[in-house]
Amino acid sequence: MTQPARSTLPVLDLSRLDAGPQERQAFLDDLRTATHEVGFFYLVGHGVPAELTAELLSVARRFFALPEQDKLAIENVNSPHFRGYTRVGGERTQGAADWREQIDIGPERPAVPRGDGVPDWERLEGPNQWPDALPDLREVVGRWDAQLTAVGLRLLRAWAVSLGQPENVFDAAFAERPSTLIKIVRYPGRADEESTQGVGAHKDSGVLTLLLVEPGKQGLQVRHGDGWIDAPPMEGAFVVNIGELLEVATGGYLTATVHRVVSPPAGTDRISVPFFYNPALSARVPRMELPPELAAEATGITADPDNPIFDTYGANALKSRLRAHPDVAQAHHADLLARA
Ligand SMILES: O=C(O)CCC(=O)C(=O)O
Ligand SMILES: [Fe+2]
Repeated sequence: MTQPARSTLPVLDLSRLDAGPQERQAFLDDLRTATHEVGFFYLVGHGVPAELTAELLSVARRFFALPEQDKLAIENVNSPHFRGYTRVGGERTQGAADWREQIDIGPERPAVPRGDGVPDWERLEGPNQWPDALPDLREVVGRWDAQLTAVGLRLLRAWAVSLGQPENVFDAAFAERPSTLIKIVRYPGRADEESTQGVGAHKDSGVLTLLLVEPGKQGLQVRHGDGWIDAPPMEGAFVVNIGELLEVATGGYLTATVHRVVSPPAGTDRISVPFFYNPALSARVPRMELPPELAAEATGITADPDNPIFDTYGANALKSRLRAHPDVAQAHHADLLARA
């Protein structure tokens, strides 16, 4: 069914989940509808303290203000696990350079030795690189991770119920060893005559993304129908979207929506912190048996031969990391590139 075009993202209030049976049901219905029709929404009422958000944005600003040598000391080409700092232009989407610098942070775990029978995606496990010059970063990110993991799990349980599934259907894949990726990103400003690709148009490859954007900073655009919806930050809200694996799990009923970031104007910049909440690398995303009335509206998955979607999360994640960071791929995973 064609929906009327909208010009803004829907707003959902997570606190309604705990506001009695009627409010709870209304939230679940709104969640399902928003993720079916748009695939993106603002989330308020999530309970993450505003002070922590401010601390995170402050430590992010301090990180990017470090002398270049301190940032390059933790460059991601040092890490087979795709962790650490990427300089401006060092990451690619659809083959073109993204105009952003960032630090990638994943679960702090030991590296897994390579060997026969060890899946390639285990190469993504390993330690982070933290800047010696800014010890606060690790501490604040640790608290952020704990808070957002809790929000992510609540949302996944809500989706499960809203789709007629047992509430805990995602728990086994997520609760024990999630493969969360936190990116702290800075988009430098650019003059109009240059390319405007902050990050190129893409779908997120995992399950769920909770995005924090610095107040007042435009640039995020979300595909809707034939056009783009501007998604400026809303005070106290996360921008939430789902990734390809949740689309696959629901046979296309929930939508992983294309989005991009347009570079900010010259002389300004923009910081954002996407939190990609993903299951254990070995997790297979379940194919849900949807209730008939929902299944009737599931559009199915359009197979893209250039972008195969694997149903094991780790395979999907490794694919997108190798593409996004060709220099890390060359330095540490040339054997995989030769095989591809
Ligand atoms: O920085 C943003 O606002 C969005 C970034 C994004 O879409 C991504 O890193 O996948
Ligand atoms: Fe994204």
